[in-house]
Formats: sequence, C-alpha cells, structure tokens
Amino acid sequence: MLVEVLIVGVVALVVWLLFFKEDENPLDKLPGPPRKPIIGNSWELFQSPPDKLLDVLVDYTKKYGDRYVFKLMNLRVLHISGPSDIEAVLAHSKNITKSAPYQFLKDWLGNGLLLSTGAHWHRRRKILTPTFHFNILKNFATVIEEKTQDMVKMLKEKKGEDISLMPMISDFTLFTICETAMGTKLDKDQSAATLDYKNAVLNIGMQMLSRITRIWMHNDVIYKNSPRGKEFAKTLSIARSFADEVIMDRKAQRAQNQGPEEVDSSDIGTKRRLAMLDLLLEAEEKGQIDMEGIRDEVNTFMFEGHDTTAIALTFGLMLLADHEDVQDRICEEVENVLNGADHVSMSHLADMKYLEAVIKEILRLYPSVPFIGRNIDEDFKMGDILVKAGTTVDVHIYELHHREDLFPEAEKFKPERFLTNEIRHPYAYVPFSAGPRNCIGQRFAMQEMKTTLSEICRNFKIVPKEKGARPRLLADLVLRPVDPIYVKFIPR
Ligand code: HEM
Repeated sequence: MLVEVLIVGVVALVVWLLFFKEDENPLDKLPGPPRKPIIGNSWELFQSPPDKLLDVLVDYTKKYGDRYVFKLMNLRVLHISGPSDIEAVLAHSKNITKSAPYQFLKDWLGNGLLLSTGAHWHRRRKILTPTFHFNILKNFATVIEEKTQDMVKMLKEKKGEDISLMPMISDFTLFTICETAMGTKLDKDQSAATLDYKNAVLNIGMQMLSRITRIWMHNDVIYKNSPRGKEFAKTLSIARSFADEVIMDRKAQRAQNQGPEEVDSSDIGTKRRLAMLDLLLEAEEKGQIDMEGIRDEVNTFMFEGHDTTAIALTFGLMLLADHEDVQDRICEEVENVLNGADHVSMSHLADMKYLEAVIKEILRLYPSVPFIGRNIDEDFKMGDILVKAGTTVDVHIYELHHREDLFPEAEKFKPERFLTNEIRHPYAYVPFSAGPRNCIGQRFAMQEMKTTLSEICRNFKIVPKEKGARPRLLADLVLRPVDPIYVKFIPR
C-alpha cells in the first residue's frame, strides 16, 4: 500500500514538474483575477455561465484594465483591449495561428480559411482573394439588389406589423451568400433546410461556448465520447450536409454547362455572375485543392458570409429605428446620389458617405465578431512587455470599440464621428480585424449592408416596438442579441 502511495506521489510530482511548474514569465507582472494553485483561473471559467461570458470579460476589463492575464492550468491567456497592444498582435506577420477554442470548430470548418495557418493558409488565401475582386463584386450587385427588392416587397405586404429582425435578415443574407459566392439559388421550398441550417449554426455557437467553460472538455477524446460531444456531432452533420447540397447543386449546374461567365464591366442589370465556388471547382480541376478542401471553404464562407452580416444589419435596424433623424438623412443622401437611376451601382454605393459612417458606427457599437484569439508561435514585444511563444492572446474588439478615451460618449450612436477625422489611433477601430488575417469578405459585407440599408430607408420609416429597448448580448462565435428585436416598417 505504502509503495503504491509513493508511486502515485512520484508520478504526480513528475506530472506537476513537467506540465504545471511555474516558469518565469513577464506576463505574471500583469493584473488578473487571483489564481488557485495548479488550476489557476479554471474554476472561475467553469463558474461563468456560457451565456454570461461576455459580461464576465467586460467586468474583468473594468476591474483589471486593458491588459490582464487569466491562467488555465499552465496556459497564460492575455486579454487586451488597448489599440497599441492590439496593433502589436494583429499586425504581426508570423503570429497568425488561431487560439485553441477555434479548433473546436475543426470538424465543421476543417482547414478552411478561418481556422488554418502557416503555408496552407497562405496558399488558400491566394486562391480565394480574387473572389472578392472589384469586378466580381460588381457582378454580385445585381443579385444583392434583387434579394433586397424581394425583402422590400415582402415588408410592404406586412403593412407595418411588428417584425422580428434576426430570422428575416439571416434568411436574406443566407440566400444572398448562396446566390453570389456559391452561385446557387435556394428555392422557397428549401426553407425548412435553411431553417435547420441556421438553427444548427446557432447551436454550434452555444455548444462551443459550453465546451470553452469546461476545461476537461477541451480534450478531444473526452469530449467526443461525452453526451455533449455526441450532440455536437449531430449538429455539425446538419450544417455540413446543407453545404454539401450547395456544392452538389453547383456541380450539377456546371455539368449542364451553366458554369461561370466572363466578367464584363458593363453588365450591371443583367444576370451574369461568377461564383467563388466556381473558382474552387476550377482549382480542383487543376489539382490545386481537393473536394475536402472545397467543403471546408464552403462551410467557412457560408457561415462567415451570412451570420456576421445578418447580425450587423439586425443591430443596425434596431439603432436606426430609434434615430429617425439618421434614417431621414440616409434617405436624403440616397435620393441625391441615385438621382432617378433605376439600379444601384457600385459607384452610387461609393458616393453614400453618410450611410458608410452609419454602418461603421453600427459595427463600432455592435462588432459582429467581438473577440479574436491568437496562439503565439513566436516571442514578440507588446510595448514594454515580452509575450512568449505558447501564450494565448484574446483581442477584445468589443471593449476596444467602447473605450471613452477613443470614442467620447462611447455608448451613444453618433455616425458623425466617422465623418470628422475623430478616430484617434489606426487600431482603435477594427471590426473586420486588421493585418494579414483581416476579413477577406469585408468589401462584400459593406456592399451588401449599404444596398440593404439604403433601399430599406428609401422605402420605409423604421419604428421601434419599444423605444430605447436593448437586448441582452451573448458572445459565442459572434455577438448575438439574446432577446428578439422587433421593429415596424412603415411604407414612406
Ligand atoms: C459585418 C460583416 C463582417 C464582419 C464584422 C466580419 C469580421 C471578421 C473578423 C473580425 C475576422 C477575423 C476573425 C479572426 O481572426 O478570428 C474575419 C475573418 C474572416 N471573414 Fe469576415 N466579417 C464579416 C463578413 C464576412 C463576409 C460577408 C465574408 C464572406 C463572404 C467573410 C469571410 C471571412 C473569412 C473567410 C475570414 C477568415 C479570413 C482569414 O483568416 O484569412 N466575412 N471577419
């Protein structure tokens, strides 16, 4: 018995020395919640209800400032919300690896652009960058306008009743990304499948959050064999099969010679389109990517390309409903820019400067991606402090955008701040991230949001169900309203 106790003791000591021994680290000078021996702050993390994680992190920033450290066993997680620190992380050319929780999405998004790193990521980014070339976005304009007109028509038929924004808007953005980037038209009779897909994306976010807060579930073997892990696998298979359908559909169309058409700068108003998926299928024919790779990218772009924009438009319409003066000013600008034209062209959108400032302010207050996580591969200096390889860094975009020193009256909706050079640091405002791993779809997103909001403001007065009401917020993969947001669309 004594021998057994001794053996267990020695094994525990070796494990402790190998994995948990405190090493010298400059980050230990930084503040943070008090740590327990060995487990660090894992207990606090476990105690935070997943849907309150955003509140907990915002509270920590208030308490410990814009640099604090959280320790999970022997892993240091550095949380930052100051612009210079954020610049040091995001602008770094080598530290481009995403943090561990992103890997929880691996069975869904695989080695797609969001999750991959190193040479693989560089190669994919090179293949995919032309997808968002100006001439291609120009071709997408027709589809986005068509989809917006369908939404305007549907809203007119509702005759001013209360509309729950998120379900309507996410249908719109999902149909739009499928028809533009994927070149696949979703029929109305696919609405059950789209609903299943949207619900699956929502559940993936919640299931991921609940995994983050349970540190023992970070281990793949334990998680995959647990009831939660099995439930997660079911959810993933719904999301993946929807994307598979989209790929099969496009392949079938290409087999019938309905492939991509030449890009032509004079084709606004016609139905020409060149899909991202076509580009990938062509790359497959040239042996640059395999089917698994295509699936990963389609899943990545379907998720990133619909959910983020839907969230921004939902919060945006909520803010506009409370600010009639802003709606009127958008409406006046749109009428002036269009000057009687039938179609909204890219140059019209470029001239809508006030609307652009409004969208920027929406994304400041409600950045669709509230946090970014990096795993540090190479030591680097963050101002006066050395951040060692092996550290995890959490960039808090949400808190950055709400800093009073950078955005006076930060809680107020003031689009004018983006018209008058008020931004005080190049990294004070990063809704699309920045540096090498910035958002590849940001111009597409701006185009879609500008088209939608300009058409809505031109056709309707947006009225809140309850003035000043704000939903509770939740941060999973994206920033979500917990409570439904209702507004009325009263025809002008
Ligand atoms: C309002 C809309 C959007 C916002 C606020 C947004 C924000 C972001 C942010 C912050 C990142 C960096 C994420 C990270 O490092 O973890 C990102 C990456 C990405 N976004 Fe967006 N995004 C938006 C729309 C879109 C759209 C419409 C698409 C596709 C059509 C898209 C595709 C991507 C992809 C593929 C990445 C990964 C890029 C890489 O790592 O190379 N996003 N986005």
